[in-house]
Parts: sequence; structure tokens; C-alpha cells
Amino acid sequence: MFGFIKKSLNKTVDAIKTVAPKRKISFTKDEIEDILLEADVEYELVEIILREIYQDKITREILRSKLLATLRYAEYKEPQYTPPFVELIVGVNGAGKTTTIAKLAQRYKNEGKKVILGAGDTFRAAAIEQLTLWAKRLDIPIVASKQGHDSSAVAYDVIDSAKAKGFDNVIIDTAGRLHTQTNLANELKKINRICDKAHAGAPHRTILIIDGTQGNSAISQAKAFHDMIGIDGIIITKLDGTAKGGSIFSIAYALELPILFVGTGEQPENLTPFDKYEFVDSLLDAIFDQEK
Ligand SMILES: Nc1nc2c(ncn2[C@@H]2O[C@H](COP(=O)(O)OP(=O)(O)OP(=O)(O)O)[C@@H](O)[C@H]2O)c(=O)[nH]1
Repeated sequence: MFGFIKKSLNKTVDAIKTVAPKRKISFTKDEIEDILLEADVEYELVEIILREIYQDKITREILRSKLLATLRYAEYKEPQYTPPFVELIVGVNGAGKTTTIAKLAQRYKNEGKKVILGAGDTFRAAAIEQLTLWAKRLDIPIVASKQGHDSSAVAYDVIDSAKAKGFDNVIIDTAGRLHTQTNLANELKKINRICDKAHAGAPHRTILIIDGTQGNSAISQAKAFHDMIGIDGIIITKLDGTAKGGSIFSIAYALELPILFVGTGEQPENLTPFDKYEFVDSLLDAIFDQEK
């Protein structure tokens, strides 16, 4: 597993190199400010980090503790639950929801779990088709209805079926967009209610998928989803395709939510658990020279 996060930060490291081409033992505050901004850490958070540093020369250890502190919410604790474990996947269209559902399903399957999918984005025919294709490819059952049908009915049916057949994991897709934001909020709330009705305590985890290439601009959108239904954790997709890896700090800090996984490629196996130490150390390795 080790090394996937580091590899997927290549573009972010390249961006850092444009302002800090040479690794050094220490940097001034101005230099660190440039580096963090270049990696797409949000300006306000950069100010907060620097405000709390009193030394003129910032060493790796100093910056490391500050960066890790911004990720203090990044750890996830699994709730108590009665199987099946039901997950609701939310996020705007194009964020990588479908691919990420496939990756999660593959991951659970590899762990020996029985997985079933629910095609809950009934707003778009393409969403149902794509998820169905992935289900076939991964040899995983799926509950799907026709476009325009009630998405909460899909949620109910897939949970009901999972309970009857002894499945371990249920992963439910949801719409990323409806005619209005209020419609979307109402639909997501309804799915939430129906999940609980089908299986008390469900959904056990609501995951927001964020397109990593959007960087900080995803924060306000993420807050809107959090306000709508309450998010338990985040998956950042396409980390390998972006120079904005530093936005993970601002996203985790602003939303006070755990980062569960990061997407590190297009294949089903390219989903890596977020390890905040590997993440921070990979960035620091690109900035700092070893102390002699
Ligand atoms: N490089 C890379 N590409 C990814 C990753 N995750 C998703 N993608 C690609 O991003 C594109 C969009 O992903 P989809 O899953 O189809 O998008 P979408 O989110 O399904 O759209 P919705 O279902 O509407 O949310 C696809 O080409 C995926 O292969 C990732 O971690 N790395």
C-alpha cells in the first residue's frame, strides 16, 4: 500500500518546485507561505498556520506539527452497527462518484465481503447505465430502476434485498444534481429517512465525493452537502491528476471531517486509505533537506 499517496502527489510536488526548486533545512515565513499557496492550501489556513509559528527559520519539524494539526479531524471512527453496513455516496456530477463506488465495492469484495449496489441517481439514465456496467465488470449485484423513478424506493429495495440475502455492504449512489438545490436536499433527506426505515441506523456512513482537481473551490459546495444531510467522511478523487493536493488540508480543516480515502488513478484498485502521516511527510520530503 505504501507509496501510492506519495506517487499521486507528483503534480503537487512539481508545483511546489516552481517556488522552492532547492530543498533546504529551513525556510523563512514568506517562503513557506509561497510553497503552501502554490500547493493550493487556502490563504486563510496558510495565515493561521504561519500566525502560530514564532521562529524565524521554519524547520521540517515545526511545519510538520502545524500541518498535522490542521488534519486533526482526519481520523475516522467506525460506528456500532448491525450488518449490512449501508453507505450513501453523495457529490456533484463528474466528481468521480461512479468510479469511486466501483472502487469501494472492489475493496470490500477483496476483503471477502458480500457487496450490493443501489443505483440511486435516478435523475440521469447514464448514471444508472454506468453503475450497472461497473457492477457487471466487478461481478457484483445491483438494484436499479428506470430513470425518473423514486430514488428512495431503490434505497429501500437494495437494503431489503441485502438483509434478506445476508450481504455485508450496501453502497447507494445518489443524484448530484436535480432541477433545484431544494429538490436535491429534499431527495437526499428522504433517502436518509427511508434507509433508516429499511434498516434502523442506516445509512451508517454518508460519504461526500470531492473532485480533487477542484482544489479549494470545492469547499463551499462541500459545506452545502454537509448542511443538507450531514457528511461522515470525504473521499478526494483524482489526487494523481492535480497539482492542488494541498487543498486536502483546507478541506479537512474547513469541514472538520475525516478524509477516508483518496483516488489515485482510474482503475478499481486505485483507492488508497488516507494516511495523514504519509501525506504530510511526502510533501515535506519535497521541500526539506535532511538535517546534517
Ligand atoms: N486519474 C483519476 N481519474 C479518476 C479518478 N476517479 C475518477 N476518475 C475519472 O474521472 C472521470 C469521472 O468519473 P466518473 O466516476 O465517471 O464521474 P461521476 O462522478 O460518475 O459522475 P457522477 O456519477 O455524475 O458523479 C472518469 O473518467 C474517471 O475515470 C482518480 O482517482 N484518478
